[in-house]
Amino acid sequence: MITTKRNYIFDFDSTLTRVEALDVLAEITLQNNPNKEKIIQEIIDITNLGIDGEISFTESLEKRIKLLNANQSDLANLVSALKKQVSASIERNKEFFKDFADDIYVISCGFKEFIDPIVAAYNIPSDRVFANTFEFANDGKIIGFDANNPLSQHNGKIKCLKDMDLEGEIQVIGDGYSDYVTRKSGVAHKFFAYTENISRVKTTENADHIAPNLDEFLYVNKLPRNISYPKNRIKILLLENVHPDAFTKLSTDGFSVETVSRSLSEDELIEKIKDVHVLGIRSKTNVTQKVVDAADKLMVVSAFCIGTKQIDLEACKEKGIVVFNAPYSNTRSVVELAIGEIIMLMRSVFQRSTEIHNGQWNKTADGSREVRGKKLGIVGYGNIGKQLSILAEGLGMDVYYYDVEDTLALGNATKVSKLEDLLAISDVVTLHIDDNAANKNFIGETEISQMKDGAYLVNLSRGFVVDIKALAAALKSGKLAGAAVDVYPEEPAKNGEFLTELKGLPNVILTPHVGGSTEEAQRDIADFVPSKIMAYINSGNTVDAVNFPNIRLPRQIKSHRFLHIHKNVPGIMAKINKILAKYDLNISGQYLSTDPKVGYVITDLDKEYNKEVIDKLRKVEGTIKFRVLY
Ligand SMILES: NC(=O)C1=CN([C@@H]2O[C@H](COP(=O)(O)OP(=O)(O)OC[C@H]3O[C@@H](n4cnc5c(N)ncnc54)[C@H](O)[C@@H]3O)[C@@H](O)[C@H]2O)C=CC1
Ligand SMILES: O=C(O)CCC(=O)C(=O)O
Repeated sequence: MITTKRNYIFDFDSTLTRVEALDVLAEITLQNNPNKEKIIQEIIDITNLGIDGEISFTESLEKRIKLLNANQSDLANLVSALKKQVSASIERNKEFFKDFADDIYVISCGFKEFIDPIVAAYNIPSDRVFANTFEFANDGKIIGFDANNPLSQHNGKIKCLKDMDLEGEIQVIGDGYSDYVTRKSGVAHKFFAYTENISRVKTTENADHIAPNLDEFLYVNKLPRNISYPKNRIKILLLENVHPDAFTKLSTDGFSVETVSRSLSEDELIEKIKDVHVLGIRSKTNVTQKVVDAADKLMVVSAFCIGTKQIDLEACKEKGIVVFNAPYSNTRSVVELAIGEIIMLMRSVFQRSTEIHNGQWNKTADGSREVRGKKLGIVGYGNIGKQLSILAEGLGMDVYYYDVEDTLALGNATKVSKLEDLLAISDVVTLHIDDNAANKNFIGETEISQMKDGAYLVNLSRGFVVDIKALAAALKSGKLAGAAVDVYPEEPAKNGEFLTELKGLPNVILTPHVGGSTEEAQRDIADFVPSKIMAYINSGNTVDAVNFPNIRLPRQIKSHRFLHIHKNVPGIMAKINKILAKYDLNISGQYLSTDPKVGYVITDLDKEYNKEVIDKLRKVEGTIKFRVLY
């Protein structure tokens, strides 16, 4: 097999470093100048005009050097500032610069005085750096540049590359005009638009390939890299108006994130899910068996809420898809709304308010009562139920609760062992049971008839838990004095028209499933859930997964990590370990967690091993998913 020699030509400013060096120099030289901001903006504008090819490069350089008013003595400060500004993915792939030193050059329209010391740390010696040089006055002032250097002229990189007369393929990696014209002119064979620090439309339009970081460049070229898979290749789809912090957090970590403000229907999701690695939803998107069947790349489904009923957890598990949720982030928000609604209902506040809106003054104490001393019946004494119990007691209510599980009573709350007993004594019944299907029509005609006459019902759990027809009838007949409902058997996918049988009934508070919709809760969810996603994708941790064996892994230090998800069938671990033994791997740790259906085994090993083992592990019968992390 004949392998062509490749030459990798790196631009410096905004590619190897995150910044334009002359902009940084301006910050240094102009720090005490009262017109600093104005001059810096002028320099940035001139730089951009040059990069985009709007003015000649020589002209841009002359103008900037004049405005800079710099001295040789400023260069040491510039170099130490630039050392801290090396692009993140360049820094993490230092080994590439060492291992491929013979193939790497820097060609820059910047200056060797600051480029040489930065790239020396990346194994690139001065004779492989092609750049301009400054001209100094006797007092050290920078007064110009070497006008004979082709790199001080328009299209200088083309000339420079021609003069170098390199053998083999030439790949140019850069962020601006001077880089992509090398490809256009034919002197370079491939141009990679490097967008880690800045993405310019003209540059990306003229690229053979867009590289959001060096990982992508190395991946495309099948070169060794410090990260197993470029994160920009991992697609995350966030539906249902998930808080923007989630987008920021995940895209800052390097993932490609798309957001859609509404939920998607099953058909829409089936179409969209094909390329998606991580799906983020709230309560309105159903991840059905059919969706899972179509989701060949899907690794994670994350519910940016508490409930996970909308997700086929078993189907996900059987396909090796890990599901996370946010079990506590909106708990307090639901509790505060419940408390507020209980008070509003018992004071008929919405009725009084509606009357005034309709131009009617109706000052009355009839049917208006304090909550103090009243009996609150909490059904479902979980996270929300317990927190509500504490706050309600603080308001002076007598708290009773009913739960199928034997849970500890907080404060002075009293456990009631039969639902009908709780219904019979409560002035207000509030529902906080979970979203499992068995809870359908949990409160129907019979249960309502067991409630006290004139009691109130609050439902902030799930719509299907209450038989809406029976509730409407009880409100109309006066059996119940009022209700607060946040959740409905059928909820629309997006904001717009919505009709319910409860519409127009007096003393009924209707809200559009906003129990958990507070800024605090959504922000907290947007922090919590992405952390779980990142912990799984970046290191394999499944702590807090709702459908998967939970495993907390130690940090992966200078090792490769094999993550093997398989059907939990007899003998499979023996097969995996037989292969690991056959390839004589230097294993530093192995972690296993199983449930009746799947097993999840993680093996940490020394970086040097026969890569054939990967294929062998992938082919073990019963393997669901396998990946390597480093
Ligand atoms: N309206 C909204 O925006 C929000 C609604 N929710 C709903 O609130 C529900 C409760 O949330 P958490 O307290 O965090 O859940 P949780 O899982 O901590 O508590 C649920 C409790 O209900 C109990 N339970 C389940 N079925 C029962 C039954 N038939 N009879 C008696 N007890 C039963 C369980 O044993 C558990 O203790 C969620 O599942 C979700 O459906 C949650 C957050 C926001
Ligand atoms: O606000 C949401 O997205 C749904 C809230 C909810 O019902 C939940 O967290 O289970």
